[in-house]
Amino acid sequence: MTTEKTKIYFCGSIRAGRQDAEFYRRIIAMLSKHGQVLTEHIGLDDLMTPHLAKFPAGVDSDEKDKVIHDVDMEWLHQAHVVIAECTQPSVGVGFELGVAWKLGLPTLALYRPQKTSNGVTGISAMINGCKSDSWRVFNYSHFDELEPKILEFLEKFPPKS
Ligand SMILES: O=c1[nH]c(=O)n([C@H]2C[C@H](O)[C@@H](COP(=O)(O)O)O2)cc1CO
Repeated sequence: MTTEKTKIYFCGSIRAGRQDAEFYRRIIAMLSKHGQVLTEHIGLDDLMTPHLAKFPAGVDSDEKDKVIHDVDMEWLHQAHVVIAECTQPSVGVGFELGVAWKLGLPTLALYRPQKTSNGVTGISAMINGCKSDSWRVFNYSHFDELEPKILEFLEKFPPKS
C-alpha cells in the first residue's frame, strides 16, 4: 500500500543524454499519483530548479556538482523506494543504484532492450545480475506496460516507516 507519504527516488540520465527526457516526465507524472517523487527535476527542462536555492552567486561548477551530489544523496537516504529508467546508460544513475543497493532500498530498474554500439543487447550485468529480494529489473517496450508493473512493485515493498 502506498500513500502520498511514500518517498520515491526516480533516476534518469542527465549528462549521459536527454533523449528520454519526455519518457521521464511521463513516468514521474504517473509516479506522483502513488507517492512523493523527490527528484521531479529529472523530467524538467530546467534541471537545476530544486538545487538552485543552494547556490550562492559566483560558485564554480565543481561546487555546483558537490551541491547536486549532496542534495541527491540526502534524498536517496530519505527515500522509501528507488525507480530508475536505465535505457540511456548513465554513470550517475549507476552510482545511485549502487548506493540504493547498499542502503537496501527496494529498487526497480526499467529498461527498453536495445543494441548498444558493440552489438550487445541488454542492461548492464551489474544491474541485471544483482540478485536480492527487493531488487527488480523490468524490460519493457511501451509506456503503457509501466504502470501495472510499478504498482505491483510498490505494493510488494510498502514503506517501512
Ligand atoms: O544536474 C544533475 N542533477 C541530478 O540530480 N543528477 C543525478 C540524478 C540522475 O538520476 C543522475 C543522472 O546522472 P548523469 O548526469 O551521469 O546522467 O544523477 C545528475 C546531474 C548531472 O550529472
